[in-house]
Amino acid sequence: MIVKQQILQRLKGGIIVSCQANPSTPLGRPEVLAALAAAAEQGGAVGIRADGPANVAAIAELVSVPIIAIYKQVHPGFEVYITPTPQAAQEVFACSTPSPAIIAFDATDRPRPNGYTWQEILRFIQNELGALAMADISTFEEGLAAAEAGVDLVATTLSGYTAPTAFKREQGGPDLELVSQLAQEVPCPIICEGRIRSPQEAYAALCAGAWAVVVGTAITAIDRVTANYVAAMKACTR
Ligand SMILES: CC(=O)N[C@H](C=O)[C@@H](O)[C@H](O)[C@H](O)COP(=O)(O)O
Repeated sequence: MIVKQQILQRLKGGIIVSCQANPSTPLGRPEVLAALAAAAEQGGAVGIRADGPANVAAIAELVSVPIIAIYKQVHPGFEVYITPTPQAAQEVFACSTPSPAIIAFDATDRPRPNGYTWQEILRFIQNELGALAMADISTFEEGLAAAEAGVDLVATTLSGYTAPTAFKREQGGPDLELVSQLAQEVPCPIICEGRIRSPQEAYAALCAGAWAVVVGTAITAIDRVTANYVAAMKACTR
């Protein structure tokens, strides 16, 4: 319990940098992602979010801030891909010494492989692994249900990435409304994750009630950030 509070306090008010990249791209190699994570830590990041055993292991070698580990896996016929089974949680937890402090998982109410429920994955993370569990959710109702089930953190990661919330992605920007609603009604820390593109938006997320923010693309995706510049500059006809 003391350890849990210590970890949560380390994250409070800070930026967690999500260091992820598709393995088919130049950044998608463990040593590259580990370098990005170390640079983020030097810049003041209070945590790193990372995907998959190889990347988490490489990052754990170079950083000392808490790692939020996930394991993205595509199971044909299922939409859930963020740590979709207890085995995925086990594998990404066991890949480094020390093990990641926090495991994040999809806590939306959608079917999972082998009939697993998110509640089973939650209990596995907390009781079998002894890690903190972060629920990636897309709606207020999912956040409330996750908090009632006893998750340690609720993150807005999937707002905009499920069919009923897809319109939020088109609106652009982080889902500050969801952050604010959850922060008022839910007793556990709320993490604003997804589509934060500037320091000003990260500040707004904290003001809306976020315990901490997660920023990925805007900091680490050099390829996509560059492409955004290129696209914007094409509009100049001079
Ligand atoms: C929806 C989904 O799969 N999100 C993933 C979760 O780990 C990552 O691809 C995102 O990069 C991360 O959530 C951070 O968000 P942004 O890159 O917008 O700052």
